[in-house]
Amino acid sequence: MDRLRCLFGDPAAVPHPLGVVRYGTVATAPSVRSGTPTVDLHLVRDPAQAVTEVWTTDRPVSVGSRDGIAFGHDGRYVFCAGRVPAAARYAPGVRQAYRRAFGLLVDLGYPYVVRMWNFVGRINEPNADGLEIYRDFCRGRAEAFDSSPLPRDTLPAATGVGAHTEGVTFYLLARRAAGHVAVENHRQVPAYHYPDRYGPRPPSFARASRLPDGELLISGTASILGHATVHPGDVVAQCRTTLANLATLAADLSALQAVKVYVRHTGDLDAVRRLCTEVFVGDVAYLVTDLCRTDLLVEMEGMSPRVRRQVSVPV
Ligand SMILES: C=C(O[C@@H]1C=C(C(=O)O)C=C[C@H]1O)C(=O)O
Repeated sequence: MDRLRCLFGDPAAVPHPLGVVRYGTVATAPSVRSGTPTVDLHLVRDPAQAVTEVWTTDRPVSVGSRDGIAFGHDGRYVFCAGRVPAAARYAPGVRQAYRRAFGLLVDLGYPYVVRMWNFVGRINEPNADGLEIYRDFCRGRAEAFDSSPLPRDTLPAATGVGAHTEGVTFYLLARRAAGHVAVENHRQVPAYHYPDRYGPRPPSFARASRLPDGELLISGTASILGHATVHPGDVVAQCRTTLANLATLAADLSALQAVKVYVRHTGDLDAVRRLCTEVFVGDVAYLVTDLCRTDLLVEMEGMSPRVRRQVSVPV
């Protein structure tokens, strides 16, 4: 079995972890720890809610670090994690860090990026020029893709949310072989076509990546229809729209794995949990953090397993 898997739990129980992300009450720079690329993200207010995410394909992993980027690779997939320190303006640092990561992917021979996560401190606050830090981040990321050394221009699925520490921390998954497909959602304008009222450069991501093995890696998804936020101020309605958006991508929401739900306000956690429990069956991580638009209250992501082809048997 060498499919990409994600689980929430103890990395020591996984024979060959590719990368480990600890969502807790502290942040650390990415590094190789106990033989595994590891990063700590500060996205949890209550230590009881801490979650450790482990990526693996069950194949032996080689690890290393270069230019502040920690990586693990197993012949099919690479996991990389990097960090951009706190700055007055983020575009230059993000552009440079992404370019370094892309250069590393080329050198290691894993040029097909399928999924990226970005955690942006002070995401809704202005930078030194008054530009919202998320928009500043998007500019740097778009510039990195403009001059990307990667072989084709399909954008990865992604997440871009806040964190309780300054600076930007990111991690990604990339493949050695071609064959994944970027998927869009007909209910939503592709993010890379958002109009410029949302910032000088649109967000560079696809709504999902379909892996050649059949799994679907779904981007952070929120209460957006077309390009507009719907139901500002109403977390329950935002949850329902978000679930409907997810349902257009994944055939069966109850089968989603590695579900993460990002909630802006601690006070909304109970209501969000109640709705999510009706839908999701597997483990769900609830993280409290700001989101990429000030009017978004909740966001969800997950991985849809391979759907077995239906075979109809004549009776
Ligand atoms: C919620 C949205 O965007 C968020 C921001 C992303 C990014 O900038 O990488 C990716 C997915 C979401 O976390 C959206 O635009 O629909």
